[in-house]
Amino acid sequence: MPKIRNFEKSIEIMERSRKVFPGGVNSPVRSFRSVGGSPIVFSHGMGKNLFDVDGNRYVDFCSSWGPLILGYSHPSLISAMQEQLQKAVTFGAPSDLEVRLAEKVQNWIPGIEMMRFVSSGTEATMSAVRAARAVTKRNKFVKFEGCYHGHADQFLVKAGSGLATLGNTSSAGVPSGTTQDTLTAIYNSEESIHEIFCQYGNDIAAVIIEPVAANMGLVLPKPGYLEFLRKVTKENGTVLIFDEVMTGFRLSKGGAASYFQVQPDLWTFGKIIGGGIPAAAYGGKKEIMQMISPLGDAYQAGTLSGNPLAMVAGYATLSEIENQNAFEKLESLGKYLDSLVQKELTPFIEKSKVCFVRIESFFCFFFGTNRAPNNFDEVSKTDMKLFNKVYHEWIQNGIYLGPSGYEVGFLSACIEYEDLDLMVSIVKNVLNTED
Ligand SMILES: Cc1ncc(COP(=O)(O)O)c(C=O)c1O
Ligand SMILES: NCC(=O)CCC(=O)O
Repeated sequence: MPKIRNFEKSIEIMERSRKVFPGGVNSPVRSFRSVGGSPIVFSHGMGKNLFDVDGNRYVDFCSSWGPLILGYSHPSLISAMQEQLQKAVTFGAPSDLEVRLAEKVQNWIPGIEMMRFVSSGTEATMSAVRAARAVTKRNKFVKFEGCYHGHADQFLVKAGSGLATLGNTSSAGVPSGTTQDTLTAIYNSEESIHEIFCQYGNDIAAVIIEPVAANMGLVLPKPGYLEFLRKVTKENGTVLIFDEVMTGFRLSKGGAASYFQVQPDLWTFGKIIGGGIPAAAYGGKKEIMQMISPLGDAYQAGTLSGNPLAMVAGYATLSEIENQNAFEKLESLGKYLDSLVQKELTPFIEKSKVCFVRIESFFCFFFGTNRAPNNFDEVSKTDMKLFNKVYHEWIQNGIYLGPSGYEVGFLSACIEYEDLDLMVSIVKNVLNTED
């Protein structure tokens, strides 16, 4: 495949960017450290397409890391936001817009008896653990190796996403005191949970999990694993938190809880809930949410929480998902992608060169294996060098995904079948040249 793309302007902007931002970026996963090369600087998006400052076009499978389930610049989002822009972008006071969106969330996920809006997934998970600690009067909590719950100090232990990419699963600048109550379990391991609960059961306030792990590539929960966690947490008076920042409003209308029919005590949401404008939320059982200030003593606040622009973008996104029956379209794209992989990549799967994992509109190619990884350790043994090679061929041929083998691909409702043909054909070509 000839390399014909010109990235001159992207490179020039990144040179300036490196002088003002650490690593030239405002979030480490954007830095291309993992795949090598220089980040692409984008100018605009339209539907399924992204355009960079050099005029290159890409079909977008990054979805801004999840929020853009309808693709870029959906007309109903634009008109809802334009109308709101004329009225107010922030009040710092209650508005009907936040009540309307919360009621819609409750309608989709009835277990959310009470909730609160915040501005990022990080705030949502941090606040959910605080609520769990307040209601149980316990300090410790369990997270899973390779799961990412944002960048609050207490979560930066064996985390996924950019921490996995950069080869350090924990962070400098985090005092040991703030992580001494963080216990880490192995994803999909019952034994590891048993061990932790044997030792600390009475002290564990919460177990927080990505019910589908999408920050170490894509790792699915083993059948029965979430049910197992539900049982253990119930027996120990521990709050079960599903971090649905990724899976919320994407895995199904009711997210992962409804998809797997396992009800946590608390949920966290982000990404889709704000339609691409910063918003996130946490919520669940009333008895726990009543611990939050001003009803209870657990303090949690935010100047821009329930931001009107984000509230209308979130509402328009959820409404449009319903209007265009987006889940049906996404499932049909997903099934087509499965069949393509089967048709085009079977010889390579048989030779353990590649493994494809998909659930609804999340997908991931792992290289150097034909077994879907069950945990972080298994993911880190896959061939990330080969991923990087495929990644750059995707870029050269106009396919954009998050720049790391530890991230996932997202289907949006405006992707077309031919885009999937192109993506898989590039994987096949690279594997052929490796053969
Ligand atoms: C599962 C999960 N939880 C929490 C977060 C943190 O969200 P944010 O980046 O909005 O702080 C992310 C996002 O990366 C995530 O994937
Ligand atoms: N999977 C990783 C993310 O979604 C986070 C994006 C970011 O931190 O920029």
